[in-house]
Amino acid sequence: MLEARQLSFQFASNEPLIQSVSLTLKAGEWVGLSGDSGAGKSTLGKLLAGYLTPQTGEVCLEGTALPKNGLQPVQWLPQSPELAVNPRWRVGKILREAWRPSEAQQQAFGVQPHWLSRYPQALSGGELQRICVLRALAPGVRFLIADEISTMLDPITQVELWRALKKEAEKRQFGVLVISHDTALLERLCPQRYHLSGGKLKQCSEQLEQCSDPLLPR
Ligand SMILES: Nc1ncnc2c1ncn2[C@@H]1O[C@H](COP(=O)(O)OP(=O)(O)OP(=O)(O)O)[C@@H](O)[C@H]1O
Repeated sequence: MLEARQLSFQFASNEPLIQSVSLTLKAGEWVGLSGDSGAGKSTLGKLLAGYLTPQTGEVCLEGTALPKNGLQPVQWLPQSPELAVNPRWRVGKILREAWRPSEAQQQAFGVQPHWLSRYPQALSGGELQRICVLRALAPGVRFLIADEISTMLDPITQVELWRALKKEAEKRQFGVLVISHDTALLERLCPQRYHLSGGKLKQCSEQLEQCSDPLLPR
């Protein structure tokens, strides 16, 4: 279980951005997070993954603080994959940085074998995003913070990515926090959803049943 307890955070001299926010993600659970631009969704995601340290409150995984070194069991996946890769590494080396995805897994995420010998600048944003998502699924990863990860993909590729992620998450029981402006997408993917506004989390009232295939209409 990933637990954020009473988190508060602000950047330097700015206004408080996150105010006493508590959130729990269970193994295998998909939770949605929406909010206006600048509301602090990415900041909350980074706090949950240990990229930022809260001024007050704590983030615990199974009751203990997140590890400072080694593989992060909570992976934050940003919207812009170009910022998350070494531009001097070939894509194959980037993909296998922490583990070796099988050919079947590469296929499921739409990763083409001929991309692997290229440098990241020679892939489209959507292609590189799929590399980054698969790279983040190393054994030992327990939770994913998926921060607008499908925004740059066309609708078909979006569905393929979410399908592949759902399947992998189900198999390995990792939990996912999906951050998006697309409330329809959140409704399809996440039975439980929150809205961040004024530094506080508000639960969206309607509880939806989990949808195993985001292509299926409700
Ligand atoms: N390193 C930083 N230093 C100072 N302010 C920052 C920093 N990073 C983000 N901010 C500010 O914090 C606020 C929240 O940013 P954040 O990226 O968390 O919002 P968001 O809800 O994810 O927005 P969007 O939907 O536009 O991606 C914004 O006003 C942003 O300008």
